[in-house]
Amino acid sequence: MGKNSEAGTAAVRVAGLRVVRGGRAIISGFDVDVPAGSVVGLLGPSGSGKTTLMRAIVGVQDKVSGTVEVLGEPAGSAPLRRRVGYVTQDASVYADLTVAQNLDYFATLAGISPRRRREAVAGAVSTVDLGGHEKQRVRTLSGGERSRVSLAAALVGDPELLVLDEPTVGLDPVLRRDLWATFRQLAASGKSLLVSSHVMDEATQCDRLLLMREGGLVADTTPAELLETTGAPDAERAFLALIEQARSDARAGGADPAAPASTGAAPRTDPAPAAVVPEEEGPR
Ligand SMILES: Nc1ncnc2c1ncn2[C@@H]1O[C@H](COP(=O)(O)OP(=O)(O)OP(=O)(O)O)[C@@H](O)[C@H]1O
Repeated sequence: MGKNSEAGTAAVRVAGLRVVRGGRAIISGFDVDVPAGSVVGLLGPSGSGKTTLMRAIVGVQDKVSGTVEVLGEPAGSAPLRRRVGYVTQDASVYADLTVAQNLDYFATLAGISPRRRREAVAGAVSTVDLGGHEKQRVRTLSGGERSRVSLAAALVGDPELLVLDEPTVGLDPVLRRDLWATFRQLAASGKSLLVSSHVMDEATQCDRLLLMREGGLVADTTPAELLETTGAPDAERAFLALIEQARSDARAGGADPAAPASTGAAPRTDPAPAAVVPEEEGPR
């Protein structure tokens, strides 16, 4: 089993990805690499396919074809269960259990030995800054606290890849800043993070940015490149400029909405890995 935690290698390789939902191709001809040991931001208008891409990467999406390789293994395969943490937009913890009980449960699922579990739970609580809430039932927590319990549940197994779907929604600016500092620390310790967001100032904290529109990749770039190539004064206006450009390219005809724009976009040059995720009818 290949472990791809060194910087410079790909934590995720996606090639020729196509995903059908509700009888419609939501993602079509999508190619991208997520480098290991970095924070990659996944940005795009509502409905552009960010969650669908993340679901394909963690292996819970059906009707997926093409190649999705995660940490050297086919997406969703058994060896990845403990190596990938996924936080959805919906609360994924048990409301009638306390914070500590939830985390203990997720630590057990992650295969952490009873001897190490207490330490793992304490570490996750501290990472998301929920000290003092350990014995509180999740149903009595605030919305922001609840979403941090979900994040802690994903962290408690110490996964190599974290896939986080809009983890900062509903958090105040101080918590958002602290959470992004945590993401940076996790990447510095060798973890790979794919984080979707609507908040453009968060984009500047990423090592790389993937901009999606209508199920295609508009740009695979860095925050600095994004500003430089668009000439925009901030990430929000740069993003809008790229989306507008992609729209007018599509209107002009002939443009493949799934093809990255030349502005800061890095086309893939490496050969596609061999693992192929077959189309499936049910969630894995
Ligand atoms: N089960 C489904 N059946 C049919 N269409 C679906 C289904 N799930 C998602 N879609 C459609 O797929 C598209 C992409 O949805 P997705 O949730 O991936 O977008 P997103 O970029 O994550 O959006 P948001 O930022 O609003 O969360 C949307 O047009 C959505 O309506």
